[in-house]
Amino acid sequence: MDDGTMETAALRIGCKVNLTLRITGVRPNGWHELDTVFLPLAEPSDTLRLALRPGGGLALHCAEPGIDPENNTLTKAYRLFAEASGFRPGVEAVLEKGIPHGAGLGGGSADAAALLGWLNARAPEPLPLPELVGLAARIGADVPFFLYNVPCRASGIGERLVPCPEWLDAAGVAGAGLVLLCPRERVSTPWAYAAWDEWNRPLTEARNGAINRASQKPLDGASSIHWLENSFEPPVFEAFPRLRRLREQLLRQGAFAAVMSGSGSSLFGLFRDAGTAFRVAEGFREKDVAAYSHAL
Ligand SMILES: C[C@](O)(CO)[C@H](O)COP(=O)(O)OP(=O)(O)OC[C@H]1O[C@@H](n2ccc(N)nc2=O)[C@H](O)[C@@H]1O
Ligand SMILES: Nc1ncnc2c1ncn2[C@@H]1O[C@H](COP(=O)(O)OP(=O)(O)OP(=O)(O)O)[C@@H](O)[C@H]1O
Repeated sequence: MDDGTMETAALRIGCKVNLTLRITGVRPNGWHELDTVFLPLAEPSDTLRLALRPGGGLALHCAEPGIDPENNTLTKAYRLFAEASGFRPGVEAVLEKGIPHGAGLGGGSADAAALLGWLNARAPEPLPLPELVGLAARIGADVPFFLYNVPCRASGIGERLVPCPEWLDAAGVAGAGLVLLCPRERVSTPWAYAAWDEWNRPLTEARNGAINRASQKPLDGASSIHWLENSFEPPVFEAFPRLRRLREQLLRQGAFAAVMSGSGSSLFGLFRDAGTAFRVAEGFREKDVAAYSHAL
């Protein structure tokens, strides 16, 4: 802009669910290997208002309790990007949270990826995607996914991503409806991984607790070893029994599959179509649970 006004933007930042999540191993440093399918969802969402200003550095305003405006995923994203690219614009930012944290929805990660993308689009010498993905992985395991923000199969600690737009068809859920439940419970990701370690269950569907009809359908034609499941359910459901009950409610209301997302606490149910999902979400009456419906 050459009229002296500085550019402003309002980014609507969606979240993710892990449609399936299997912990396949533990690295010597204690981090866990995953085989998971990420699905982006438009709601719930955060809003990040950004304005370029003279000078340099990120000035972030965020009223959300539990987020330190001086030390969070956005300040880390800005710092790492500036170190890697040398681009240090003055940025005024206001973060309005709509994605609950500790919900398994990748809220903090999505914000970081959105800022990385916005900075990269304005940098004199944008970083190539592989380098941006490397920066993202240093902010958090879920951040790389949000740089793609399309259905992806992920392995490694979540940084080895393969976009899989055909997956919904292959898994027989294209055209289905998804009901997302966000209870007030908050589950810490580090705690959930430590609980899984303690639980140390062998990875079998029969003992994963995610038995549902969809689990009879292999996720992709290539292999039938990957089922709709979440390895975190047994330890997290034991600590948060209401989450198990919510999953059972979804199945009773007609979901052909119901699974927790990420390390929890949110859960989702798959229904035969968006109209059914909308009606179930609208009719969901449970204290302290927000319900959202999506068309797949
Ligand atoms: C559970 C998932 O959300 C599934 O998508 C992710 O694996 C977690 O991603 P995230 O919330 O961004 O997690 P991070 O903030 O990167 O890591 C939090 C902590 O979780 C543990 N962690 C995380 C990812 C991973 N693959 N193995 C781990 O053991 C580590 O102790 C790490 O210090
Ligand atoms: N931009 C942010 N949004 C939300 N939380 C943030 C943010 N930056 C730092 N945090 C801190 O990170 C913690 C975890 O946030 P959040 O649960 O959203 O992480 P996530 O890994 O992105 O999502 P989840 O682990 O629930 O899938 C929060 O409790 C908060 O203290």
